[in-house]
Amino acid sequence: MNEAVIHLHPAGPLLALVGNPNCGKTALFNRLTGSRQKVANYAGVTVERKEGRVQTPQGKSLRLLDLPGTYSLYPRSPDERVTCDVLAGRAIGEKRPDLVVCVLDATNLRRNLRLVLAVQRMGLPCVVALNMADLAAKRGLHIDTEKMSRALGVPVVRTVATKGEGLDDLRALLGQREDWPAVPAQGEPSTDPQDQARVNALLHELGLDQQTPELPSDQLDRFVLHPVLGPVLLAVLLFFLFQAVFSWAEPPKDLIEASIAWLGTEVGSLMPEGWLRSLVVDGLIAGVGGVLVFLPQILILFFFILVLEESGYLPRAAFLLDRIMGSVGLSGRSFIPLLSSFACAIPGIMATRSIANPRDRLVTILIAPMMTCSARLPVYALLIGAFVPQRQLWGGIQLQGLVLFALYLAGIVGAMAVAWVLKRFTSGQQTRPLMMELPSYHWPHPRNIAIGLWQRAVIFLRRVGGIILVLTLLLWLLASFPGPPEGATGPAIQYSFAGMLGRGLAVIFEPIGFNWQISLALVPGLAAREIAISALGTVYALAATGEDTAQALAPLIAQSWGLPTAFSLLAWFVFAPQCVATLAAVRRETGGMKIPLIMVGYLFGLAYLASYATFHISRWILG
Ligand SMILES: Nc1nc2c(ncn2[C@@H]2O[C@H](COP(=O)(O)OP(=O)(O)OP(=O)(O)O)[C@@H](O)[C@H]2O)c(=O)[nH]1
Ligand SMILES: [Mg+2]
Repeated sequence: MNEAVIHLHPAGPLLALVGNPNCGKTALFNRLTGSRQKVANYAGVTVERKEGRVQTPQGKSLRLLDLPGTYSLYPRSPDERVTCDVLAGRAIGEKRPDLVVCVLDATNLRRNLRLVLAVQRMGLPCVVALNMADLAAKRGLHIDTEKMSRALGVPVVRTVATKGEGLDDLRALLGQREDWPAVPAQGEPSTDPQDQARVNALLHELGLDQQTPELPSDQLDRFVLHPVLGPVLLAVLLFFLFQAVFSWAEPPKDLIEASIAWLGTEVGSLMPEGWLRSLVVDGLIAGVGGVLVFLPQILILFFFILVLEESGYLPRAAFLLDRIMGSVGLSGRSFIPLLSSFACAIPGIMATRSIANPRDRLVTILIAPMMTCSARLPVYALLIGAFVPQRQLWGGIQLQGLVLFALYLAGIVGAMAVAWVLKRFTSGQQTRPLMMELPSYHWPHPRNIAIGLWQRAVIFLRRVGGIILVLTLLLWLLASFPGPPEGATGPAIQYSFAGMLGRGLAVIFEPIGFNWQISLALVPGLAAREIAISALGTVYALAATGEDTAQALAPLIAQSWGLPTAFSLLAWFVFAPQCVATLAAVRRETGGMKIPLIMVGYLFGLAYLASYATFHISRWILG
């Protein structure tokens, strides 16, 4: 079919999904539009509006918006404001929605229904998707959708977003514009108590106003949220996670390592001696291959994060840590953004939009980069693999996993300390007690976990094949030219641009124990932390003479660095703001250069201090 007209402004009706946090809007959106937006079992996952298209059985294609969840239409945090602005028609470049799809969590109608009334009061026509119908049925709640539809004066469709139930009915309803309810008259502005009274009357009419029985989730929570057992469980879970990152990854890691080494030797023997061989073997295979080795460890880490996210455990962890966070002046609200930062600081910084208090939000943004993002994992894993012996401690605990755990902990403790200091120097209202909802537990869907892991693998491989590849090749270029002068004795890299740059930087980094190779690797590492590894791989491959070029990086650095240098570099990576993309995100979120500059300054300062102390203390201890 040929498109004769190009629409600059998307025509046709605009639909918006609106509902309380965690009621399944994004799950529904993904099903309806075929998108893959993030779904997780806690409130505040979606913080931006996302757009997609729904195909209706009538053959129409409608625009659909997924919005952040909100409890009311009086916004309290930046993410809720997004939703309110869209509904009021205040969003820039967007018309007011023609139809609101109110998504309700059928297990909590008392709270969810209020939003339907609020939407109607804004004069927006709406239809209701009664989602989580499976959970409601499991709890013995029988909801008469006909009756509910009559009482509300709008169509009601029963849905189970995770299984796709009821979606055909919903699609059919959306495609039938004649069936959309008329724009409700904007009556007297009613008050919240009035709305609540109406909701209560409605629930009574539907026979749903009796007490709900205690749920399995509540029983489990008596253990999970127990003041003593709860934190113990959390510690055990995290501990197990870091152990697994090392012990489970061993076989696939060895396999990838061996394949890369084999490839290096094969390709090296096939190609004639010369710059092209050096580019492929020293630049491409030694550099980029060195990063690829860490894919299994990244996937194991994300496997755990995804399972925790889907199960509904995360907000409980936030609840448990609320007291600790409170003592440094942060609310439990900061927990989810900080936790997301373990994947990458950028989504973490975006997730701070769900924090209502501006001061808390700023402090959370400032400390988010100290949470150990997944780009640091390869660096840690390389250094631990090279320097920490594979020893079993008591109870089968692996020393390597323990060190990794300590590094993650160092970032967290550092972040809490900074938050505490910032609290003393900034004024702000008292942090309010955490009002966070605890969703019911779900079994994680294997399919969702698989999709999540796949997405992570793609992100990592894109980085490896994109920015890491490009910068590694650039470094190879700088490290290979200009060639050595006549009669030179040392490896060629010493006379190259990179060699000069590295030696210049080494002046700054010598006091913290870095040699010129490390100093040089830190420069491209600013673009993405893992590049430090590929850069070291390339630099060492080029600096090596003769036979040992195809050697793996870990034993090479184990031979040439002292333990204090390795520890110092680890400390550097805990704190240093080695990521330009994060700074760009901070600039976007805070609307200026001031905060990113403060962040770079204090993090570099902290990194230098930490490395300096680590280097000298460990040198002193090790004699
Ligand atoms: N059992 C069941 N689970 C569901 C259903 N719909 C969504 N879920 C799960 O509920 C959780 C929340 O889903 P999301 O789609 O992220 O919720 P949301 O409304 O977009 O949440 P926010 O973006 O935080 O406002 C996820 O764990 C989903 O897998 C459903 O109909 N039945
Ligand atoms: Mg969502």
